[in-house]
Amino acid sequence: MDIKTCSSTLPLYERISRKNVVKNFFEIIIFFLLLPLPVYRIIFLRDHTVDSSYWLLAFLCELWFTFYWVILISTKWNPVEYKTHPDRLLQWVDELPSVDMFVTTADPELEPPIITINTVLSLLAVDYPASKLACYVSDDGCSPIILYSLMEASNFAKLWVPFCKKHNVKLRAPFRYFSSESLPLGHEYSREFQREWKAMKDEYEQLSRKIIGAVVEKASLPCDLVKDFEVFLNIERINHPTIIKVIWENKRGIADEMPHLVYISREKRPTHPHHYKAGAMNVLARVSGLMTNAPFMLNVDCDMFVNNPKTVLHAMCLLLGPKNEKEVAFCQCPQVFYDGLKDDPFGNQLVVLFEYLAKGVAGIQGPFYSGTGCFHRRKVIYGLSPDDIENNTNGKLAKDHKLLQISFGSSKDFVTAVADAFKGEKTEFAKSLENSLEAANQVAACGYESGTDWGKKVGWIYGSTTEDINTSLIIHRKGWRTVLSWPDPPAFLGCAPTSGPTAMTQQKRWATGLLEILVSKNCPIFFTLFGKLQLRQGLAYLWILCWGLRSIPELCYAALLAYSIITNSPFLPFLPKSQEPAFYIPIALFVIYNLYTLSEYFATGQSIRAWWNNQKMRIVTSMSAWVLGVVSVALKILGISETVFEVTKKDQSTSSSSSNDTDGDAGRFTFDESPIFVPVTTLLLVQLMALAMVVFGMQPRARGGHGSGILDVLCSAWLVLCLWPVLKGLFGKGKYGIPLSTLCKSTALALLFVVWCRRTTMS
Ligand SMILES: O=c1ccn([C@@H]2O[C@H](COP(=O)(O)OP(=O)(O)O[C@H]3O[C@H](CO)[C@@H](O)[C@H](O)[C@H]3O)[C@@H](O)[C@H]2O)c(=O)[nH]1
Ligand SMILES: [Mn+2]
Repeated sequence: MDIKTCSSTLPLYERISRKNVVKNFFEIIIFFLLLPLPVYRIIFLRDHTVDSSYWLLAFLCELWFTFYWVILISTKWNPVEYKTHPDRLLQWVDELPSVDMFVTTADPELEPPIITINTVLSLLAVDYPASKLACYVSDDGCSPIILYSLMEASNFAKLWVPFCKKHNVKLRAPFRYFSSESLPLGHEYSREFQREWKAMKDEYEQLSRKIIGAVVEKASLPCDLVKDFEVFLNIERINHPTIIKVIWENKRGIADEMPHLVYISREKRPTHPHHYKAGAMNVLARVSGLMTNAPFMLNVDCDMFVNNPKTVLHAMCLLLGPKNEKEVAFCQCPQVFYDGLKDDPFGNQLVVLFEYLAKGVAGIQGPFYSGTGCFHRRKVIYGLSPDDIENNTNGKLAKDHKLLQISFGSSKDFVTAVADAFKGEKTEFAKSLENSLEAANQVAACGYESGTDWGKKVGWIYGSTTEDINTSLIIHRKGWRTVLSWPDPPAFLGCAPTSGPTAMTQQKRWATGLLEILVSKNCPIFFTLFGKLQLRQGLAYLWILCWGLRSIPELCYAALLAYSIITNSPFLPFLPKSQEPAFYIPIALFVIYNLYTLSEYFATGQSIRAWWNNQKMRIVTSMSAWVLGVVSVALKILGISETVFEVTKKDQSTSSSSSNDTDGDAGRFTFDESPIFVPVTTLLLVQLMALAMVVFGMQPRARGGHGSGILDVLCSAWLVLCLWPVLKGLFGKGKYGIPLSTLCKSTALALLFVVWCRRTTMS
């Protein structure tokens, strides 16, 4: 602290442009190869006699592909990175700000408590003064096992936190740290350290045995804890009162101790919508407001442990640079996954997405909030805009508690805390966290939000199963900038789905949620026109919001391809080279596009296999999960059914000796009975039937001299290649095979399609 004066001019971070002119050049080339498709089709349509309605559809699809490419390259055009200098932080500020850390969990079966506990332990042990931290765990599953596990973990943490800080442990999630039997070789370890390490490992194994045991035996929790668990008796997961427990309180406010740890299970009643994760986040914001009211809030999913002990410090560099105070709303860390299967067989490690898209938007108005690994400014979440701060509206608002109550609900204590957050002042708290329990119970009640702005203008925004992008959009609309924190090693690590159905459920939720936003009043187009969302940022949002919607033109295009082969009419508007030199355009497009995407995989250190797996999964996902996502939004619009947030199963091996993954088929795609697999299976069968007709010479005679050409057959063959995981599923057994019911439905649909095509040629 004494060096404060001498070097306070050194910046806390640098913003580095990663613009790549060669890449941009190829992006433009691809654009100019895409454009001829729709243009040519129009010309061709005028000159030749072809079925016009089907050509119009193809034209619209191609126009869409070109447009989607334009918004993609606009998003990726000038990527930006930040380099942070946490060592300079204390030269900038006298005192680090407090951070409230939120963990959400929702289902002890899909989200094993041991995973949640490891995330909590890693948060408790971060390199940051413990007196400035508080960890709140929201349990939407209302599970006594989570509470029990947290209590046990808190005892363990009293040893773990000092151990990590004393020995400067790099990995503070114990299941990762102790994942090997012995200390890593190649280091000199002191006797004392070796002894402590061993003792710590034993402690952790005991803890993990207790937790896993509790999961297995469910009912039989140790009897000395009965008192704490009475509240869980005779309740249902969706029908229970609020349960809040202060598990540990850092009473003496000592920086080296362990941060506060609080368990929250908000009230749920079947009569009240609970809004899934967004609802949970809003309760966390309110309860923490009453207990610690930190100006910053970190939120992570239960599986996202802290992987870099300096994560909070890195984020603070980006949030605290004085000139930024007014501008930066939140600091997002990329989602990175641990123990990923080799070569990304499910195409869900999102490496390329984060590398190019997240850094790309970081170069515009700032990255999107992606639901986890994000440091929020509390007053931004409470709805303030940069203008409010400029005009001191927040100061004025803070004086009018009556007005605040209209937005934030009736709790007087909470409104006082909101006023403090608006003014940027520290709240005076009673001696003990326990004193705020009554008010906390009030704000965690399911009726608290009715008639307020929660979920509409304040807090996490409701109405979409991807509450993250929805909330992000509302923040950017106000003109806030955001920043991307990408320390090395990565700030957080989480689990990616490792089975076909789980991966598809997640993708379906994303497709659903993103489309829900697109068709809502939060559509970015309005925000660009009437709000402060920058044009290119708006286009970037448009890109992500069409996540699942793009399956529709893709499905149409693939169906048209099959149609053209089955009816023997031209698909691509280019004829073999004797007649049209433009024949080479689609070939060039195919080659250059694939080389372009391949280069992105190489540049991020991935293999050619990973690239190929991602290409395949991109098509499989589109034709299954995304189509279903679009269907569920359509059903919502028609008022037939509501969309639901289906929790992703976290099935990583987490025991400290994880060696059970000798399953050679770990990366093989798996199936279940879900209707998700119907469209993709149908599409595959249709393509196979079309190709069979070519092979066996069963195509009808071409009309007007133009039949389907070699390019069309190649396209179809390529598509079948991309659907390889599904093709294997046709012949697989057990979970590796497509269930018979799906197969029957798909065959029926495919035959129907072929018959329909043949009928149109005959008439
Ligand atoms: O009713 C619910 C449902 C979910 N969750 C929690 O939300 C988090 C994310 O759920 P998960 O099933 O793991 O979703 P993912 O597909 O992994 O999540 C990604 O996508 C979500 C939006 O769809 C974001 O909220 C997440 O942060 C982002 O990681 C988990 O901690 C859950 O416990 C709740 O608290 N309450
Ligand atoms: Mn997740």
